[in-house]
Amino acid sequence: MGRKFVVGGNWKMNGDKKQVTEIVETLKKGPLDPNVEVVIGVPAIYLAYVQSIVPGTISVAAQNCWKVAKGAFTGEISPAMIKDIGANWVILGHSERRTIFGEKDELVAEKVAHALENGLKVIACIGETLEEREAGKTEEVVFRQTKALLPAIGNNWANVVLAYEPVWAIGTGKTASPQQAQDVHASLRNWLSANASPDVATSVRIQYGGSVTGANAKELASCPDIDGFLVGGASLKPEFVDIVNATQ
Ligand SMILES: O=C[C@H](O)COP(=O)(O)O
Repeated sequence: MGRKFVVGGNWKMNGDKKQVTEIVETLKKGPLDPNVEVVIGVPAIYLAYVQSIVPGTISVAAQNCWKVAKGAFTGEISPAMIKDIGANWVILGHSERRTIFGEKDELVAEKVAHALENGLKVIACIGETLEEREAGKTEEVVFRQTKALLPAIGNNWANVVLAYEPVWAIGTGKTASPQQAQDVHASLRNWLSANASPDVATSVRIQYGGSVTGANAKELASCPDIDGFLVGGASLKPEFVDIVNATQ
């Protein structure tokens, strides 16, 4: 079976109640390609509200969570809480979490393991910095980040989407060229075939993220190993509809 295209909108720390309502209204009008899975990554404080107003065809994701169910972890939310308000997804290991909040591969893996154990689906983010790319270390970095996830994911790959997001392309307007993105996605699939299993390599969906817009989405979507997008800035705008529909 082919890989279902999956588009995530990562709102990051943006929006207020009025704006998130408007975004949902825009998505409801769409029309959104029914063959595409759509997941919106909502700030924690609006998760329950957005979950209560989205149609069943759109899934809601938290942008982060902690690695245990409950306890003295001021400011954190758990997968159990995310599930409790009806959301089913979490974005983990985003480069902003890794760089600004110092999350290392091991912590990301612990979070992924706990989220999966508690029935959440995970968008797991990986990607190299500009310095790493220029030093020829792109593959080394994304393989290292993915390797850390292997024991955390175990045989739960059906509930994981990988998001390849080169850090130099995030919020910068510098999109990876379709060839650059395709090359990394294809290498990742080869690596997964050898290090996870050929079945995982064939079936796992790999999103591209980094300055995706309504204007560049179609060309990126035409690459054989790009199975969707994780969209930041443009997910707050009506053009997100065009991005969702990029394979039409
Ligand atoms: O999670 C989304 C990525 O960080 C991409 O953000 P961007 O589309 O604003 O470049």
